[in-house]
Amino acid sequence: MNVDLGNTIETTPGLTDETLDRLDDRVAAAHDRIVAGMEADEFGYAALTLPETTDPEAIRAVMDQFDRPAAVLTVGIGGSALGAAAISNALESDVDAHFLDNVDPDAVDALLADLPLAETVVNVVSKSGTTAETLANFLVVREAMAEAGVDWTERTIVTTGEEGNLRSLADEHGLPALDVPDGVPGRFSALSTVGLVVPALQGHDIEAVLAGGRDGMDALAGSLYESPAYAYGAATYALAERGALTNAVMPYAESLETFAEWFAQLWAESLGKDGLGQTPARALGATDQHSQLQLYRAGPPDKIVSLIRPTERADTTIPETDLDGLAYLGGSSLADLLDAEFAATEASLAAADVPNIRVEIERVDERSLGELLYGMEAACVLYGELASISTFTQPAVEWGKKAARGLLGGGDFPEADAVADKRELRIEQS
Ligand SMILES: O=P(O)(O)OC[C@H]1O[C@](O)(CO)[C@@H](O)[C@@H]1O
Repeated sequence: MNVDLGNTIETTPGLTDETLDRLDDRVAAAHDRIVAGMEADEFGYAALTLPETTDPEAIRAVMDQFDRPAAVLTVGIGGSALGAAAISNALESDVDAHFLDNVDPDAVDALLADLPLAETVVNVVSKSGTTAETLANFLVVREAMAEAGVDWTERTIVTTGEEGNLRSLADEHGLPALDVPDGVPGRFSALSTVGLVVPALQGHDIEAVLAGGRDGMDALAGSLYESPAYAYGAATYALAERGALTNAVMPYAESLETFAEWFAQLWAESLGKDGLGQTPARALGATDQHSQLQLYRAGPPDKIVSLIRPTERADTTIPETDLDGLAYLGGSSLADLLDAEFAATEASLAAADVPNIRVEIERVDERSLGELLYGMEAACVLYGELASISTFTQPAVEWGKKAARGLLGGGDFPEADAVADKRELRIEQS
C-alpha cells in the first residue's frame, strides 16, 4: 500500500510541511503506544497482531469437513460480515458467496428461494452471539433448510465468542465452530477466522491474505514518512482538525466497492465518539464522478477524498471507431481511460482546493487485499490515538438495540418507551 499526501498540503490552508513534521512527533509517540498495546495483547490493539496470531490451519481444518460447496451463505452483520465480504467480493471464485446482513424479508426470501441449500455451507458469525438480526436470520435459514429436507447441522459452521447463544447451539448440535479472537472488535476482525472462513471455502489463498497483513505490520514505523498507514491516518486526522469532516472513499475498481463499505464501518464506528470523528462516504470511481463529484468540488469545503486504485489490472481494448469525436478513444483501453479519469479527478479536486489522498495497491489479489485492510486498520488506530478517541468501543449503538428489543417484548427497556413518545408531524399524500 502506497500513500501520496501531495494533494493534502497544497490544498489545505494551515497544513504545511512544518505542521506535518510537528504532527510526526506525535505519530512517533502514538506508534510507541500502539506497539505496547500489541505486545501486551491489549483489547483492540490485539487486532494489529492478527496477521501473526490467526492460524490458517485451524480454519482449513474446519473447511475440510465440507465438500467444496456450490455456495457459502454468511449470516452475520457489521464486522461479522463486512471483512469477509470485502475479500470475497474482490476476488473471483466459482463458489458463490452471499451475505445475509440485513432482515429485509423480501431480500431474505428471494435469496433463500434461489440458493441450492443442499450444496450450500451456512456460515453463522456473531462475536456476541446475541445480535438480533443475525439470530433471526439464522432461525429463518435453518427452517428453510429443514423445509427443503436439508440437515442444517450437516451444513453449518459457527464463528462466535466463548459464550452466547451461538456457542451453546454449536455445542448442543456438535457443529464445527471457530472462535472469534479475544480482544478484537468486529470491525477489526477481517484478518481472523471472522473474515477468512468465506475466502477459504471459496478456495482463495488465505495464507497470502495474512502475508499481506504481515507486510502491513512490517511497514509500521515511528514516522508517517516511513509508514503509509500512519501517513493516511495522520493526514485524515489533521484534515478533520481543519474541518474535513467527511471522508469520501472512492476506489477506482468495482472489485473494491465492498472494501469501501467495510471501511465505512471501521471509520464511523471507531472514530465517531464524543462529537469527534470523520464521516465516511462511499463512492466509486469513475461512476461517481457523474453523481457526487459536483458536490465534492463545489459543495461545502468540509471533505477529503480518498482515491484508491490498483496500479496493475486486466485490460480491455476500446475498438477503433470513425464515429465523430470518438476517435481519441479508439485503440486505447478501458484501463487507460480509468487511469486518465483517476488522474483528472485527482487534479480537478486539487484545482478546487479539495484535499485528496491517493492510495495505491499493486493489484487486487489476496496479498494486496490483506495489506490494504491491515493498513486501513492501523491508520484508524493511529487516528484514534492522535484524537484521543476510544477507538475500540461502540457504546452509542446499544440504545437502538435495546429499543428494538423492547418493542418486540424482549425485555423492559426505557428506550422502547421513548419510541412511543415520538412527536408526530405527518404530512400525508392527499
Ligand atoms: O458480531 P456481533 O456481536 O453479532 O456484532 C455485529 C456488529 O454489531 C455491532 O456490535 C454494532 O451493533 C458491531 O460493532 C459489530 O460488528
